[in-house]
Amino acid sequence: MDGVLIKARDLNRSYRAAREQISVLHGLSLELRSGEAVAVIGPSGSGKSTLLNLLNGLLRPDSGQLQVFGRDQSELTDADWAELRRTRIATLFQDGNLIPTLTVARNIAFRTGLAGLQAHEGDALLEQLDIADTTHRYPDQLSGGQRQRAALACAFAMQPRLILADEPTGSLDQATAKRVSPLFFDAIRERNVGALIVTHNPELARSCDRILELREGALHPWDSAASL
Ligand SMILES: Nc1ncnc2c1ncn2[C@@H]1O[C@H](COP(=O)(O)OP(=O)(O)OP(=O)(O)O)[C@@H](O)[C@H]1O
Repeated sequence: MDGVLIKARDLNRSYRAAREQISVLHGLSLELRSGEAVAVIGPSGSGKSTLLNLLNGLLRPDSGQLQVFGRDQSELTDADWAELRRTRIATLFQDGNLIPTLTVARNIAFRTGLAGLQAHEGDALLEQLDIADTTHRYPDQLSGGQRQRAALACAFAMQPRLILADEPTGSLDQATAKRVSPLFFDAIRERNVGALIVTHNPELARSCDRILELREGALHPWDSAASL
């Protein structure tokens, strides 16, 4: 598989609304490797969430080729995709996707258990993320920023091979985002995880190996000389 986690060629995806067909992605190509963090920027409505959901199997492309972990999406059943989301692909949505009826500690245990892991190695990460003293609390007893950091800890606890993140620092103030970003990238690089990160945060985007802009339905290399 030579470290290629995602290979997409000429992907197309549209939505059917009442009487119209909305073409969102057309001719989109992407390659993402292990240990690589790629930022995706693009205006509201350009299709960033649609792209993330194609890559985690919650949506299917209309046409084009998509391989994840060397397997062609056309051969993956819904059960195969569910298994990938349980064990290999962590998606971090803006709202944190924690289970509201479980404490932070139980959320983490649940994710590790789902992934079939015995013990989690998340304690150090919880310390580093400065939320070790919140693990007995429920998500609605946390601030937005704490919730987002807990969701990060959960995502890493399942030891994914691929992280798909939608604004992972969106709820953090500037100082906390500055402190959390390096932890995020250290964890990605130490564990050889591939990450696709949708973000409007210029600092986070610049910390990635590459920046791609989603424009007119496809991904384009961002001109590094241009300001974000
Ligand atoms: N289920 C749906 N039915 C019809 N149109 C949809 C649906 N989901 C998304 N769209 C449309 O597809 C386009 C892309 O939406 P998407 O959510 O992928 O964009 P985005 O770049 O993630 O936006 P934002 O930055 O605002 O979250 C938008 O025009 C949106 O209105």
